[in-house]
Amino acid sequence: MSLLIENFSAWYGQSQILKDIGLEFKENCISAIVGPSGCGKTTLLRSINRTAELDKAFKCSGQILLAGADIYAGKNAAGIRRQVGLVFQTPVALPLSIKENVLFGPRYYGAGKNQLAAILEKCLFQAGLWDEVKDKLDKPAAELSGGQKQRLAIARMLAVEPEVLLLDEPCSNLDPASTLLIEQLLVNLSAQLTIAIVTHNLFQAKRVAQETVFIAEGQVVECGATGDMFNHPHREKTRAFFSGLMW
Ligand SMILES: Nc1ncnc2c1ncn2[C@@H]1O[C@H](COP(=O)(O)OP(=O)(O)OP(=O)(O)O)[C@@H](O)[C@H]1O
Repeated sequence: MSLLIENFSAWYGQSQILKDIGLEFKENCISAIVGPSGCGKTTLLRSINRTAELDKAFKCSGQILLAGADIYAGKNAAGIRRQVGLVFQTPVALPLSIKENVLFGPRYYGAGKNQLAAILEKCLFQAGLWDEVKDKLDKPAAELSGGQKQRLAIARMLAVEPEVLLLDEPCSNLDPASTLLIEQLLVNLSAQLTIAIVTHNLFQAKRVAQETVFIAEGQVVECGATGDMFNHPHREKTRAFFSGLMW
């Protein structure tokens, strides 16, 4: 399901954070979002899954269209959060067993008891974690490593069958081996999902993303195919950012 952002602006109180954003995250594609610290990347992700509005000072204008329907048109923010999963920088494991972390969402949304075992295995398998945890499903998730917890967080998202997966610097606290596992996982998942990943690691953007968007000071400076962006950036600001000369 593709995601189209049109003339989207966002504010926290009087501060405008996002300015007239226009972007498309294509179906079955990984899009990388890069840009200097504080440029609004996280605010953009949180706007797309309607968690930004949990802060009462947040307001926005413009449109974010998921399969053609404006996600802000209806009141159903909870439904949007289910359709658009968000994985955070710091792996978050609920204070529950590995199994109950994955089944938390399906139980909440009323999955039948006879479906739970299949959901558990499928999602842990898709998240590349099944072989590592299948013999300790009832152990506390807190006992997993950081990389395993991040894959568990992805399994938890997958368990509610999202259309879009957003990831906010998901590997910034992980070692290179865990990072590569997550990257491979995202490439596999992109066959069934629309994925956008915020990363400060430009090599990561090159490795996983077909499309890259460069944001600075709340505005899209440039976006396009990742190879073109890195090899032939059109804008001076983009060149400066990629060469490390600016910010
Ligand atoms: N809840 C909030 N209330 C007020 N201002 C906020 C809030 N969240 C973020 N901001 C401000 O919005 C701006 C953009 O922050 P955001 O976290 O979106 O940037 P970012 O590009 O993700 O940064 P980083 O790369 O450092 O994570 C910053 O100036 C930040 O201080």
